[in-house]
Amino acid sequence: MSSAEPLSARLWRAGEHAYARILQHPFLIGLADGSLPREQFAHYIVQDAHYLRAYSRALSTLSARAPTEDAVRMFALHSAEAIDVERALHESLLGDLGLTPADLDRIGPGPTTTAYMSYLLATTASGSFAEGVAAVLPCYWIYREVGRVLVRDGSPDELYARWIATYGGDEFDAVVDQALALTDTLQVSPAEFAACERHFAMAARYEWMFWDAAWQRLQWPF
Ligand SMILES: Cc1ncc(CO)c(N)n1
Repeated sequence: MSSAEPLSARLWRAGEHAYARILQHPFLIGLADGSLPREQFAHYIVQDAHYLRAYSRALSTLSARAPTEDAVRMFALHSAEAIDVERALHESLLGDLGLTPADLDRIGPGPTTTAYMSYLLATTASGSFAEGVAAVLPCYWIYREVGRVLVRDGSPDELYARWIATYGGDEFDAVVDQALALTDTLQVSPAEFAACERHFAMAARYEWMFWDAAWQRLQWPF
């Protein structure tokens, strides 16, 4: 482990396995080739709307706790952008899927969404600032990498292609670069690095579980 290596690169290794598994997941294969059933995609979009609301709050928490003005500003902007994405993307996609905002509230967050949201909110509130950053980083980074792969392959389905364009585009790319650059300014002790690694791996695994929950249309037992 070289200390000259950027923190983000050292963290990426903790999520590499989850990332490889995500690329092989039938949900993403189906998104890319257009074979994904609408019911699964609708499940994903509903759950992701709930997720993004919590994610935005987690980023606001990091903004409030950030050690520099640049970091306060960056997380505040990204928090607002998460709300904008939730509104723009989900309102249009939800409409096309025949769902209303009332359906969204009625369905509510499922088991995996609740676990992932709770984890991000707890870690950004109660961990060190670096730990909080490590927990949210896979959300940025894995989506960009997934977006890039999907944009390269394209999707024959217009709805799926629209979703892919959000995360495979230049705008999201720049947002992720900002988050990675901020990560690489953080100084962490070996003990704090170990905690950051665990958070990165945990969030990366939740990312896989999030796709899988949509694929299975996972529900609460009662
Ligand atoms: C579950 C999940 N993770 C990350 C992103 C990207 O912000 C998203 N929209 N949803």
